[in-house]
Amino acid sequence: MTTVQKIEDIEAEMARTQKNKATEKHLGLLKARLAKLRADLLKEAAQSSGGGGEGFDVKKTGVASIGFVGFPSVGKSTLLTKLTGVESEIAAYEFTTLTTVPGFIKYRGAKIQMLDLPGIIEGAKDGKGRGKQVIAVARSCDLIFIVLDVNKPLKDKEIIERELEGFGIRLNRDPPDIIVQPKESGGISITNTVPLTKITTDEVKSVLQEYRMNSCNVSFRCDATVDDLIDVINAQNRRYIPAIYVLNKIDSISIEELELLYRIPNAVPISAGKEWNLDELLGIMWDRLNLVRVYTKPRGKMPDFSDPVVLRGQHCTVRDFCNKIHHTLVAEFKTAQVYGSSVKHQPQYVGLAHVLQDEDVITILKK
Ligand SMILES: Nc1nc2c(ncn2[C@@H]2O[C@H](COP(=O)(O)OP(=O)(O)OP(=O)(O)O)[C@@H](O)[C@H]2O)c(=O)[nH]1
Ligand SMILES: [K+]
Ligand SMILES: [Mg+2]
Repeated sequence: MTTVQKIEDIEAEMARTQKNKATEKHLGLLKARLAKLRADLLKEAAQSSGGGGEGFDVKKTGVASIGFVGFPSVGKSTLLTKLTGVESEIAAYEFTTLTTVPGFIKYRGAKIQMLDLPGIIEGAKDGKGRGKQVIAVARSCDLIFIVLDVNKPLKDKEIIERELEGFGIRLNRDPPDIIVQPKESGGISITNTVPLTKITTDEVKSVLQEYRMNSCNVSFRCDATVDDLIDVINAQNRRYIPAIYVLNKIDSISIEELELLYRIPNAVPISAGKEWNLDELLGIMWDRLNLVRVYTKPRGKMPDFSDPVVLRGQHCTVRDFCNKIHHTLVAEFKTAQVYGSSVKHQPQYVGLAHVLQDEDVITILKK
């Protein structure tokens, strides 16, 4: 049996099994098995996209990469072409784009890569079509644009979400606050800091047994589900990625319909074809990328505002800044003079651990 067939079998069994006290343990076990099979599929996808000319991987450039994911003909290539100027083939027929087409934009001083991807179809997560290679590229991105055609049913949004979920991508979410600590012996002990309303002790145990984790401490700090627990156990192949729903082709709907679209969270209605609302899309893109621009100021001179050093929001200490400039700079570092919103006094002298904010100005003083 192939991995895909095994997945289908388990999904069928889950669909047949009614959820109640007697079956919840077994369902937990099935979910864990499903997660394992999906992990296998992911490995297969990674292997098949390595070499053989089949891979969709492109070299990452710039400070962040955004992948365009969606069904065929929703307008991904049109959007890439309008935003980056790179000509990615556009046509009314499906599967026009057959491989990854990279482009980039310079936005607020930061070079951001955009990847136009082939359209995916439902069932990609279970091995249908070339969707798994496409989603493998999306997994490596810092932000995903889920492109949807507003003339198509809104259900498409859920289908795409499910496909990405099936490949271990978690959209617009943080990792669940659960700590699983394996130990040598002593069985399973479970503690929780909040009441658990969605998972039972039996379910926790059956999932852990499926992963042969017979001795461990599990500490729940959120009202977690079985799926959350499985995510934490599989943390090494889960990717938590922000996503924006790009609702394209609003030139073909009425104002009343457009109003409804504004209620969808994390969504931006646009017309790629007519270049409507692309500014709002880029503004939201910028917020979600969480980038920090730092301007360098040579001693006694004006700062260089044209060419910021761009850091990631989670890694933006003075140390991160130094490492980005040159690998020996930390060793030579004496102090840094900083202007901007990260400091109270203008300027202020700070050390390597200081956290920088967007648009700070910095001068490094060496020993
Ligand atoms: N009305 C309208 N049509 C659009 C818009 N954007 C794209 N289209 C049309 O939609 C069709 C598909 O556009 P593409 O950019 O090729 O779509 P794609 O998502 O890249 O398609 P695949 O590569 O096949 O997956 C083309 O006929 C475009 O002209 C838009 O904003 N409004
Ligand atoms: K197309
Ligand atoms: Mg295309």
